[in-house]
Amino acid sequence: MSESHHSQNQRPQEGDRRNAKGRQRNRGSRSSSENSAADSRSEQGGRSSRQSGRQFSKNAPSARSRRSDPARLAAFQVLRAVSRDDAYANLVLPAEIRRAKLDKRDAGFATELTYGALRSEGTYDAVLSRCVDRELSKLDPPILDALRLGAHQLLAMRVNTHAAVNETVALVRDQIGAGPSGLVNAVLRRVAEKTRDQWLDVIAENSTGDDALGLRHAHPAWVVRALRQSLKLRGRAEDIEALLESDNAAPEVHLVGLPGLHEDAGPQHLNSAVAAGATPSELIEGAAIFRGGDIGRLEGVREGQLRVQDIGSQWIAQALTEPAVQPAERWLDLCAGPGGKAALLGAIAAEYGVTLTANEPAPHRAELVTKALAAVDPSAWSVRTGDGRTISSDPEFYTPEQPFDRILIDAPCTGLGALRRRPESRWRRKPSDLAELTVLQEDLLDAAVAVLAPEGLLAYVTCSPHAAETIAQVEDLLRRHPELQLLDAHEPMAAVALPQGQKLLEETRSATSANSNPVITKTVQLWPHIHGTDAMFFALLQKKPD
Ligand SMILES: C[S@@+](CC[C@H](N)C(=O)[O-])C[C@H]1O[C@@H](n2cnc3c(N)ncnc32)[C@H](O)[C@@H]1O
Repeated sequence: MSESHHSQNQRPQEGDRRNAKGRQRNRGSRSSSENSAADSRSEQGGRSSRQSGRQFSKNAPSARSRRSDPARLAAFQVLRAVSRDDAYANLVLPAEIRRAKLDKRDAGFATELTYGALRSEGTYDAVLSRCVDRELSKLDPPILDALRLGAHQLLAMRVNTHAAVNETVALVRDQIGAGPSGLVNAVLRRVAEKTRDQWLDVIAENSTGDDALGLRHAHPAWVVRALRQSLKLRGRAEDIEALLESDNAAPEVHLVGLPGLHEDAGPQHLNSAVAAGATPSELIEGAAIFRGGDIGRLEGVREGQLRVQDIGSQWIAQALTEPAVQPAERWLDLCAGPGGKAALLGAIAAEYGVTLTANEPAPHRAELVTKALAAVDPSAWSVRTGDGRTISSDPEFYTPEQPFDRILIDAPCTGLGALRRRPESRWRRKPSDLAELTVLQEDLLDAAVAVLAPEGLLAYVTCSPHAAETIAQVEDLLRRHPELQLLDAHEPMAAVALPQGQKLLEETRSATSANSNPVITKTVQLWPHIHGTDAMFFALLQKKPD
């Protein structure tokens, strides 16, 4: 899945034209700093336009100012990039915040507005469709995006109704034009007639089961069904609402201090981060949770010794080094971009004096892998830019005399386990994506088995708990390759875990103990609502001796 084409610099022409107009219309806008000052006044007890709506008359949109509030404008730009260019909000938003020079408070407001509006898109569309006199698909996309932003302010943020409506109308006048502002004003006033709970009752009125849960918790029904099935297979069907809720919570920032670097820089920077307010992970060593905002100000982030990485990913990467690493081992990370796990594995490889090959087909992502590994001793790693399915026929990286001893397949997948971090992805993914992805996963598994040494270890990992990408994939693999045996992945995970990590692992393992399927009992499934990590799946296999 490529991310680079979503960058700010490469937006299509339509956006550039509209942005250019937007800039023209923006002349005379209140500056960010003026706006921020107004908002900080309000946070300190005063009433700013963001909350009170006092600057604009209630019923006369035509008489209102055309000025956009910079934080709302940043959120609007991100929603436009997402719906127009298929952009990723988590990549575009920081650039918009920088461009608009938002202060910390405004950045927080823009982030909550953007993530909330995107996450709940399906739910808000169901509400809006009851307030608009035509099908939503007949609205101009920028108008629909503005309505979603207004709906989120009205139904989920503590923004005063007048401010939510009037500021959204001002944004529409500024960015789209005077014409649609009347429609937006009328629709948002209808939205404001009910609370969120009242609207949830209305939209879920004729729905039952997973459809109703999906509307209430802002997930497409097919995703709810898939998550429920995965939970059920793991003896946790009753957890479904807790899981959906945790998908909607703001994600925490997890840090990793790369081990084995010169002067122990990674762990030392992690200690400084803890001194600066980060909380050490209770699950594994070497990880911390940071809730303090801008990680750029932490020591070691710029130099790459301290990084952001989900604790679930770190945990699995550490577990790959169990059982004990032997001298001269060769490791392969077959799907390495953008390099999160490769960096950690490379750092550990350097500590043990073994080597890592990191493979990634997308050239820009392969560059990110190289960058991610830059802090690590270069004699410990190499990067191959190529399709993982062809590695066995690339003599530069593989010969039958020198197979790989440990292989990680962190497979391209639906990402249904990382919905917290990618607010738009649940609405973008389609059940039909599975067909293509599962075939690719199967091919990558076969390619890895071909280059795996006898007694070598193969880790199959996804950031999705979907049964078709996880359990079914491993069952099929074992049928195709009798030379593989399934190991209990809980053991290496427990070996690198702290007591709390071991306890949670044991709880999730024992929930499956009644199941007779070893692929269920021996594989690990992490969950956001239990472990606080992405819902990573981890299967560990070993090739039998020749
Ligand atoms: C889930 S991501 C890997 C994340 C990475 N391990 C990390 O921790 O940063 C899956 C990666 O597989 C790559 N990919 C897609 N098709 C592939 C193929 N045919 N061979 C190898 N990798 C592939 C994608 O480009 C993507 O970078």
